[in-house]
Amino acid sequence: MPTAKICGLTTEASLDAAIAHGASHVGFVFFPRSPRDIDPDRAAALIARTPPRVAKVGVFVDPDDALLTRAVAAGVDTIQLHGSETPERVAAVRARYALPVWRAVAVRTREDLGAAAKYRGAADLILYDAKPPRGADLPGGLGLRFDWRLLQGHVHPLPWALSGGLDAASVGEAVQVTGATLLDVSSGVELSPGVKDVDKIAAFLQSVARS
Ligand SMILES: O=C(O)c1ccccc1NCC(=O)[C@H](O)[C@H](O)COP(=O)(O)O
Repeated sequence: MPTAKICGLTTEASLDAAIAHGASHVGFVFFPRSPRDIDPDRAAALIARTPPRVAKVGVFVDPDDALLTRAVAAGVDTIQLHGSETPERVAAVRARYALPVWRAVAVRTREDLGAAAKYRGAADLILYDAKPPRGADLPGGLGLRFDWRLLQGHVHPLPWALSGGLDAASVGEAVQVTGATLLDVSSGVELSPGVKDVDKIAAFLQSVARS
């Protein structure tokens, strides 16, 4: 059965809904420009109420080690790098913190998928996400999807997950088209950027469970 990461959580209510409805992963965004940005101290309080079975993913954009260290001290147990981190930087983060590291790969065309192979031996998982439009303020969490058919026949160099514009209505088709076993969502379970909705979280996780 597919599993899901609910990303960009900032409140107890939304975190509790994700846990209660079966999320395998919860995500905390440490990026000041994001409407979902969370301080490591606040994240620590949310992580403290998250059971061990649920992975706590910290999402970062070209972070320095000071921020990573604070987030790991807060309880982040998986590091998602969503900026322009090179394979060398990804490998260094993985070695330094001895935690699983995910690398986001931005996809618009089939050629974009080629970037994933560069992270073999450096990352633990590739997160395919939609490529943001030129000049976008954020590299992720934009509610945009890419053509899922691009993943058909793609030889995945690493374990992988799918994100970008998913919601309760579309996630079943996304699983059917791509065969994804881990689905990541942010905007699709929100009322507005950064404002999560517990009913949308429940509906998304129910759709994933049915897929
Ligand atoms: O969500 C953000 O604000 C964000 C900011 C900077 C880098 C990454 C960010 N999100 C990363 C995620 O893992 C999102 O869940 C993923 O991009 C999908 O988002 P959405 O299309 O909104 O479901």
